[in-house]
Amino acid sequence: MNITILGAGALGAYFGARWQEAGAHVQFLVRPGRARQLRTYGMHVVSVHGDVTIKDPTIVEKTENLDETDLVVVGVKGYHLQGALPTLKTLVEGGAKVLPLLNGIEHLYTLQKELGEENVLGGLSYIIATLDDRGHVVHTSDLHDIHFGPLHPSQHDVCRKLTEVSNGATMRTLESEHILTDMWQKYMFITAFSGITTASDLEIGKVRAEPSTLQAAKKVLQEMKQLALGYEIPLTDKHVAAGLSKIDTLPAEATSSMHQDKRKGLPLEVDHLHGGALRLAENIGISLPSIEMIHALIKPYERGD
Ligand SMILES: NC(=O)C1=CN([C@@H]2O[C@H](COP(=O)(O)OP(=O)(O)OC[C@H]3O[C@@H](n4cnc5c(N)ncnc54)[C@H](OP(=O)(O)O)[C@@H]3O)[C@@H](O)[C@H]2O)C=CC1
Ligand SMILES: CC(C)(CO)C(=O)C(=O)O
Repeated sequence: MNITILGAGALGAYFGARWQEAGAHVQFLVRPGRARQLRTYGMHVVSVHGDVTIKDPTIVEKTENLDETDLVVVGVKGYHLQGALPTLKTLVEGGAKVLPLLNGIEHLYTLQKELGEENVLGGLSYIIATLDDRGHVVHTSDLHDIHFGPLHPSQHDVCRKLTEVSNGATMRTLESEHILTDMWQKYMFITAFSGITTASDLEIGKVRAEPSTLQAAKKVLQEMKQLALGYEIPLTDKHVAAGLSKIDTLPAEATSSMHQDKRKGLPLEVDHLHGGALRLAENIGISLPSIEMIHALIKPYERGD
């Protein structure tokens, strides 16, 4: 299977390296800065599941230099999605399907509108990975999961191929027949988890220790359920309870990637996650007061230092 990784950052480089290790033909489509970094320091993953170095990674800077692509895996941040659309359009015109792994949901509707519903699969990832100062992936938890699935009948074949190549790779994959609901469930969780840890500047253990702060996280989960229902996505109180149980059981020192980005002074995906929820709510005439408050508290840090 020919896979192109668009956005070879922490998440994209991790999974791209794992697929290549398992024998897939992987091309990393990158911008000049990341290309220089990869050529200087190499593509290396340090992981609790075993390190891997890709000896001669295929680094491509121009779409016209890519070999044929079956699947483009999108691993850019939400705030870079617009900039990636022209490249994605070209790849789709060449016959590729697109698997976005971003956190959030608004990108899915954007991609479907811009690229055609038949071309965009559903996907999400659970992983804790970051890049070090040489651009090597540092993967620090047991999680390295991708859930993906068809959102159009024409996508079953590419899903089957992805399952085949992933079965031999060092990662966990789940092909889901209800991927849209799964994406919303993760969206519900990440909006609460990233929102509460970033807005309070606290790791999850300290959030749990203060009942009123924990209650705010619960309200975000409930508002996300209300939003999902407004879009006919069947999230229930069980999903809210599952989100709370995750918040209850994460190690005390655990925090979200958004909170880590804030600590490092990096740009934040707050417009994509919380802002996206507010826009979706406005479209259907509902209000989400807790999410609005969390959004307002994080927004000043959006651009980083
Ligand atoms: N990291 C994690 O543990 C997890 C991340 N996620 C989600 O995955 C997504 C990606 O996160 P993460 O990997 O951490 O982000 P990173 O910032 O590490 O990587 C994003 C990469 O996208 C590249 N990029 C941006 N625009 C383009 C473009 N037009 N063409 C090519 N490359 C481009 C950036 O390159 P450049 O250097 O040129 O800016 C960067 O290397 C986010 O939505 C995040 O929420 C989900 C679960 C966990
Ligand atoms: C919750 C987690 C770590 C799982 O992938 C995540 O997506 C994030 O913090 O951005």
